[in-house]
Amino acid sequence: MKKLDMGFRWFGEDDDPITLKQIRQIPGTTQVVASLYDVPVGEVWPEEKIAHLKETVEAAGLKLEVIESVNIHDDIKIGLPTRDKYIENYKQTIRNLSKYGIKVICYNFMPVFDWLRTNLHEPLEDGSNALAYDPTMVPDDPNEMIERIKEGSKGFEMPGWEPDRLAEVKALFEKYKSVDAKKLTENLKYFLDEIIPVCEEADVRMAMHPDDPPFPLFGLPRIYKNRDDMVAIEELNESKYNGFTICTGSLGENPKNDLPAIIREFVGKDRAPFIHARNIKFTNAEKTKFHEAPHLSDEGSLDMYEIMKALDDSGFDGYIRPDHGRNIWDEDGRPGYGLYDRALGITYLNGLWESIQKNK
Ligand SMILES: O=C(O)C(=O)C[C@H](O)[C@H](O)CO
Ligand SMILES: [Fe+2]
Repeated sequence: MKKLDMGFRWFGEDDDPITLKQIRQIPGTTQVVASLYDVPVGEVWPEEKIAHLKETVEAAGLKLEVIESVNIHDDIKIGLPTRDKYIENYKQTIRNLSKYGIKVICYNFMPVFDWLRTNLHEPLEDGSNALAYDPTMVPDDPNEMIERIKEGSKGFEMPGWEPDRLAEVKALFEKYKSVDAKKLTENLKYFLDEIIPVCEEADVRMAMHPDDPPFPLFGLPRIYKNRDDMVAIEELNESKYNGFTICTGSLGENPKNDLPAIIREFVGKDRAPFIHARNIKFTNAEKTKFHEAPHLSDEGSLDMYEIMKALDDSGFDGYIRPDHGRNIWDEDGRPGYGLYDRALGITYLNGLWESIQKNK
């Protein structure tokens, strides 16, 4: 039976209360999806730090082949002349990662903010709590958004909300004033055309993560929101090393996105080496409000069976991880990244996969 190469995102021995031993004990888990959080965005990742991370993960009996993320410096997204030095650094980071067996880099091209929620601890009726989004709760002032995430993060550094990135958010908004979706796409093309030859040589596939949520916020452009955006991005550089992370939660937050069809199209042509499988639940008739849900289809708005079936139908042989989970059983972990609900997610996804494999 073809098994999934199932990952679990981990924030490192200094910053994650979850241990590699716990991850190792989640049945059917083979990969740790990790990053370096002490290298400023834009700098080269030193080999010794990569080596230490790899050794630490492998000593726990797990593999490290996917990095999430090597964040993109805003100067690259904005298209400033300084982008060239950061792109050269990115190339060296790719080469260094390749030496330690990294096969996929998940990244995103969202301006200023990464994923965005209006509540990190939305109480659910089962007594757990989860990340939630309510468009009416998005403050006009982005600084208020940052304060809210900081307050809700319980001292954990939230991925994509690194303090060094957000320290100068006012100045960043100024710089992005001239960047519309067309310019951001041009800057993505410039970046891809520069790094893809290095990716091909190093055999490291780029896997762009969707915008989360998949629509513009604070007047900032977002360019990976749906299937048409994916076609446009694919056309920027035809190499298969210009690939996608298909995140079912992020894309699923737009009810118009047909996830099984997107999976069949892009996994089918080997352009999606990485999958984030998670479920969300819309909480209003207009489907503009949602919270993160258990992975189980019945508990959310997405059909996880159809998603996993589409992966199998498309010959998926890439990497997959459960994505945001709830905080359950009184766990008070990093919002969205608790141990228990993501472990339950892995077991469920592997269960779906096994039944699909054995009933072909
Ligand atoms: O928002 C999500 O679904 C994520 O998985 C966040 C990603 O880690 C991040 O955007 C990748 O760079
Ligand atoms: Fe995701």
